[in-house]
Amino acid sequence: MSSPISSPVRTRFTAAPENGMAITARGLAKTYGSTGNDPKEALKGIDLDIPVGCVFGLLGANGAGKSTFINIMAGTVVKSAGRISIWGTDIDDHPRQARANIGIVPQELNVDAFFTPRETLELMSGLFGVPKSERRVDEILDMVSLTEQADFYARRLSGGMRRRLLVAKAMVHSPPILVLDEPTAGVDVSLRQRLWDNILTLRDSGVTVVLTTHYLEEAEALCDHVAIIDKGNVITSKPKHELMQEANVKDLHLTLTAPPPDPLPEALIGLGAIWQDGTLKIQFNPREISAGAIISKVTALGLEIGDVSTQEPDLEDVFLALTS
Ligand SMILES: Nc1ncnc2c1ncn2[C@@H]1O[C@H](COP(=O)(O)OP(=O)(O)OP(=O)(O)O)[C@@H](O)[C@H]1O
Repeated sequence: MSSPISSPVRTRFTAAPENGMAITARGLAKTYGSTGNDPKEALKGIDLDIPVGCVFGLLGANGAGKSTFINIMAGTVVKSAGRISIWGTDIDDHPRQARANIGIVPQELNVDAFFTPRETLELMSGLFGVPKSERRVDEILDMVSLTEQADFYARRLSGGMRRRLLVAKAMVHSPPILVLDEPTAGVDVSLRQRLWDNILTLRDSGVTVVLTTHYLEEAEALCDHVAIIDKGNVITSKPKHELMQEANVKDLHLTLTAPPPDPLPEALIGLGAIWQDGTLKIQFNPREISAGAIISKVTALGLEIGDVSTQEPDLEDVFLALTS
């Protein structure tokens, strides 16, 4: 459970920062074990701007530095250099207010088994100093679809319900920013969909949602803006649609009326074609060659095309292209 906040901090949304950024990091660095023999640079002086009101995906392979970034904001890891401002409050200047501006949902399902969701939220509200008249326990339970289970002991809740309870706990003090660390790790497909719906509802109610995820499909479905962290550096941070447009890779699938020669003619190998599952598959960069030009080359070899389909790149293609 989070540590109590002994004197009041603002617990209502204050106006969004003038620069339109919910979180701003400049030159943020963290080196673990800097005094030992084997220091580990987890964050190498990153700059990152997280716009107000979006679902922001922080993507990266294991060990990229995502949790370090979150833990610096949570106050559980001390940065080595740089600055970070949360909803306009610098964490060095006003650490308690900066932390009150954010709700962090951890990865582990650590709920208090002997409290009901309602009791848990009342308790958390008290710890954050939210006056009784301003508490939003029922509203939050409803937002995370736990109204029916409000008075169940938490030990009776399923994994997905526990995760939603953690989201609710992080919201009791009405932070304008919610950070979710791997929100759907280990949950089944139908629960994942419900959690995604909850996240979008939160975004639509004005909360800025930052999430880390390993599931590129999840980032593709949910995020308005995506940053990719690799080995402690931010290698890109863009609105998702811009990132996808820059991917410069498309797949062309051609069904042929008869199999091509085996091995494939040099002209097809030169195009990067492979024959797989009865389909000629060619990945190409639309800025370098058009699908029409590829089709002309294939028919010039005397191959007859029965069907044609093209596929846009997905986030996985983009991620692999940028991090490999
Ligand atoms: N307390 C620590 N002491 C030493 N090294 C650490 C510590 N915590 C993290 N690291 C190292 O820092 C790097 C970044 O770790 P971090 O946990 O931030 O990555 P991550 O992107 O969150 O990975 P994951 O997706 O696995 O959670 C890794 O190489 C990790 O081994």
